Amino acid sequence: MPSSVLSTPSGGPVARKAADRNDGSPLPRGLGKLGGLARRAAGLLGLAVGLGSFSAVLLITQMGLLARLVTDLAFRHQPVMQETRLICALAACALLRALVQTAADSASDQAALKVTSSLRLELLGHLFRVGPVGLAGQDSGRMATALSEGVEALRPYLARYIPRAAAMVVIPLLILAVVFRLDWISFLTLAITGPLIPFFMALVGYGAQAVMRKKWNELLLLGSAFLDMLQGLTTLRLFGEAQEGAALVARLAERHRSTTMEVMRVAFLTTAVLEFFSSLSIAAVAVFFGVRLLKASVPFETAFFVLLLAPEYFMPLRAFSASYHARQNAASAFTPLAEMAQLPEVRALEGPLTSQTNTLPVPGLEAVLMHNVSAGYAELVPQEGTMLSVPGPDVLKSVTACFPAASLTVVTGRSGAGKTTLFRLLMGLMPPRTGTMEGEIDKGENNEPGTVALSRIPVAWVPQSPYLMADSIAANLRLADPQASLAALISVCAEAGALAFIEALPDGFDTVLGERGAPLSAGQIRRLALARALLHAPQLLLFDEPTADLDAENARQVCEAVKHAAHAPASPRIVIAISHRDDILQLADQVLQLSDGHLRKNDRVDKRAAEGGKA
Ligand SMILES: Nc1ncnc2c1ncn2[C@@H]1O[C@H](COP(=O)(O)OP(=O)(O)OP(=O)(O)O)[C@@H](O)[C@H]1O
Repeated sequence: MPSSVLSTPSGGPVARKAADRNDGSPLPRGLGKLGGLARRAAGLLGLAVGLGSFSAVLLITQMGLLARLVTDLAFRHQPVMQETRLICALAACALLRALVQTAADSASDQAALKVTSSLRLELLGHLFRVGPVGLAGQDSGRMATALSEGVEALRPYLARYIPRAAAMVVIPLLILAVVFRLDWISFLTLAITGPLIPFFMALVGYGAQAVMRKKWNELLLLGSAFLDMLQGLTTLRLFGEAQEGAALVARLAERHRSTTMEVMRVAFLTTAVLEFFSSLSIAAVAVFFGVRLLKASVPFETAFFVLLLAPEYFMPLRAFSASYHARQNAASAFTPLAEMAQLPEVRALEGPLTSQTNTLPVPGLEAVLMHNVSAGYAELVPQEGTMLSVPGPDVLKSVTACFPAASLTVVTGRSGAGKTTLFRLLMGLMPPRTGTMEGEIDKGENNEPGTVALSRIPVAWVPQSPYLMADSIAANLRLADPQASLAALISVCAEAGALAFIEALPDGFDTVLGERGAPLSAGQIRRLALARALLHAPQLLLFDEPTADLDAENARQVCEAVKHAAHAPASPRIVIAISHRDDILQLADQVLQLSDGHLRKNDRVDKRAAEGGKA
């Protein structure tokens, strides 16, 4: 069974926010196309484009005023004092344009922030609904890189590329309209050379997309290999493969570096193409004017105004080109995010899923009953070029069982028999395909026994390798109940047999643990995990191989804690443990054997346990 957190509310603040925000409503089927993201902040992006267009009008006015001022001063020999109004208008125009442009940039930045943060929350919420069962086969390193760097890569696309793509159309058209009224030769020069730039850029950009995709794939591979190496460091060291692991990460990093350089080369090439054509075009406009000015066939003010506008005509194209690689980067980063959004939710595939969020005890709970329960997993099968998710074979077949309160049930079975699947059903992490699971309650002397939904029963799980955060012992315990007092912590630790070793530590409950619970021993970690589970006040308590890998003394203490958890007079619980070890089997009130998908009473083991002197 994979290690995991308890089925108590946990995860970081962002994860919790994602879970809260997502009240079960699924993402719109997939994420759609990259361009569709802009619709999520259409208002702000529309404002940015509107302000950008207004800024273009101001720019043209500013250039017109400048041309008039220079002509007045240089050719009409007007005194500067007479030009005060023109100078003030010019300054006001420049100032207003700066303000408008800043507001446009700020609106597009906010739009990008809004889209990326909502997208990240939605994807996290979606992963919550896919759940541990659906995520079991996923590459966590790849997902972490996609969610962090991938989402971040969308920001320049939204904040810069989209407004600049709009500006690339609006500003040149406005300038062309003005130039058309002033000088048709310049109009033709600009109108012919302008479209050449996007055309050549598209040619260069076609190859760039492939390089960009390669860069992203390499980054995802690097993130995944790095996380794998960190997680498997002990194994790698034991097999003397740590150096090889480090060398692999170094090789992947080098490959990523060289592809990034390739991307840079393409970016420089794009800029060079742009600069070449825009310079050529501006030079052509200047030469045509020069010739006509010599012949005095065109007024200076007109020539100067058009010459001032010519570089501005190409400026949006330049800005667009600079942000074009942001679009390609975003397109590549978007692919793994879209794949993540397509991960099927367990609920969507298999039917309604119970949610284990209840912490209030169910009065009079007598047992948990399973009746004709079948369960299995989805399988991916190739169909028409895509992978289709279909229900796989049943892992559990018509399982009927009773798990009574104030007793310990031990489930045995060979590896792959479906023991973890049984626990996942009991924890509400996956729904049964058929059958019912419910709690049986005693309604008092005069009433018939009633039933209660399984989701109403507070449940906790102590996995084989419990997850502990790099934080204090108290903080780790309070994962199960953030409001728990110190007295409550002491009480559950005493019940779990963890109090003695915690109090022996110099900082007691404030002792800060390292990742995976260092410096505690495996037995101490398991007792701490049991204490945390007890703090959740569970009526259904699940143990996965509680004494596996423990020495005799630690195993004895854990057995004591398991026995106490089942038979504590104050709070009798339904305790179920997966185990093959004699120490736990001897404590069992009933032993169930799982084989071929069926759960049967194992009287042979029961008898042996009884002979072994069940406590
Ligand atoms: N997330 C999953 N997706 C698809 N199949 C799964 C998944 N988890 C388990 N299975 C399959 O279900 C079957 C039962 O697995 P399960 O983990 O429940 O067995 P188990 O008895 O707990 O094994 P072990 O003792 O080795 O942990 C196996 O064939 C396994 O391959």
